[in-house]
Amino acid sequence: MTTLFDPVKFGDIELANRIVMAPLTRNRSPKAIPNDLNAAYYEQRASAGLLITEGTPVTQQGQGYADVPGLYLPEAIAGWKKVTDAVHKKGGKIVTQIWHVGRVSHVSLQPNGNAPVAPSAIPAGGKTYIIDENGNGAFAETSAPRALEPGEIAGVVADYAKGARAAIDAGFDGVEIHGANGYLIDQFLKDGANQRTDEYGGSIENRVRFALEVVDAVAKEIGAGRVGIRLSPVTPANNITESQPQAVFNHLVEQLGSRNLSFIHVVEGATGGDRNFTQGDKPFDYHELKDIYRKAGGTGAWLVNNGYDKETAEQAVESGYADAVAFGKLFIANPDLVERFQTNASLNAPDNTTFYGGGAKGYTDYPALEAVA
Ligand SMILES: C=C(C(=O)O)c1ccccc1
Repeated sequence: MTTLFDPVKFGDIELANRIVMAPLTRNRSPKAIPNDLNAAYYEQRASAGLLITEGTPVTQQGQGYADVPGLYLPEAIAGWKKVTDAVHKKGGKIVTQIWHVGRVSHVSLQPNGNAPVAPSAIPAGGKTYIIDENGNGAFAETSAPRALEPGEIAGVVADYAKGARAAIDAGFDGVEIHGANGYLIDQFLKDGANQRTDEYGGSIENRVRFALEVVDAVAKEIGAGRVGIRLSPVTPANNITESQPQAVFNHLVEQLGSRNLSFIHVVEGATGGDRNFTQGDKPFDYHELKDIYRKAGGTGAWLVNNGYDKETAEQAVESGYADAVAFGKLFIANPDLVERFQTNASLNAPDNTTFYGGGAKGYTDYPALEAVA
């Protein structure tokens, strides 16, 4: 019987166990450059089967929050090298989540103070995190986006491929394409944000086109066996909505089935919230989604996330439904989560007042077991 502690292959990436660190934005990379503190944070968690870094914008246009690390400055690549070297020295495996926020941004973060871009000129609403004129972190309403011109889309697709190449140059074992949580790819997928009338909008086939073009460009650049994608069929994150999520995502994974990807990462329910949250006219069937992917020839690992604990994660893997499980908050507070699961040790509780921004407090100061012994 397969357990969480058995090795598993994510395409070309071999994991020592099936306990994955989920991507977690922490806003601790001023000027979008990864730093020594970031390296220490990921190194502490290197015993995970796989680390997926926080979202990493592929361009400044794709940046939506202050102090998140990017992949578009030479200094950032050097900074990420510190991270990947530190993790690899501990025998860990790490991929970065390549990201374009689309409409979830603010003009102060955009090149030349431009409007953010999106499939359609429909504001996200909600707030983002910026550095104000006094140099202080502050929350601000997201800025109204403009619709991408048809002639611009190929360039944005190419930006993801360039970001993936930069990730490999920085020493990552691969990338996760951020296709979830109401960001650009999710905005194209879902009818609440995509009301285009060209080949990227309207029908489900048209609305998945951008996601597939990004997947194909990234896979061509670095090899499909090093490419995963994160999806969140029914999340309400960033006010994203879809009237027929099952139909959209069944079609998407059916198309992904022939692309030999490393892994498919699925957020079940509302990201960081209610696992039973759903959109559309019926509860979302995640087992159906996986079955369609496999029937379409999909061999990528099936990675599940959102609200799992050790017991439910063990059930998901032992049943054969999931190949691995991603943990967010538990990895924030427990750098040695794998050992704690293996030894049934108690778990540190995460402090949500230090999730975003700041320094070592609530970031690299959570104690490991040996520190407590
Ligand atoms: C990258 C994020 C996501 O995927 O939701 C994110 C961004 C800001 C805060 C929390 C999470």
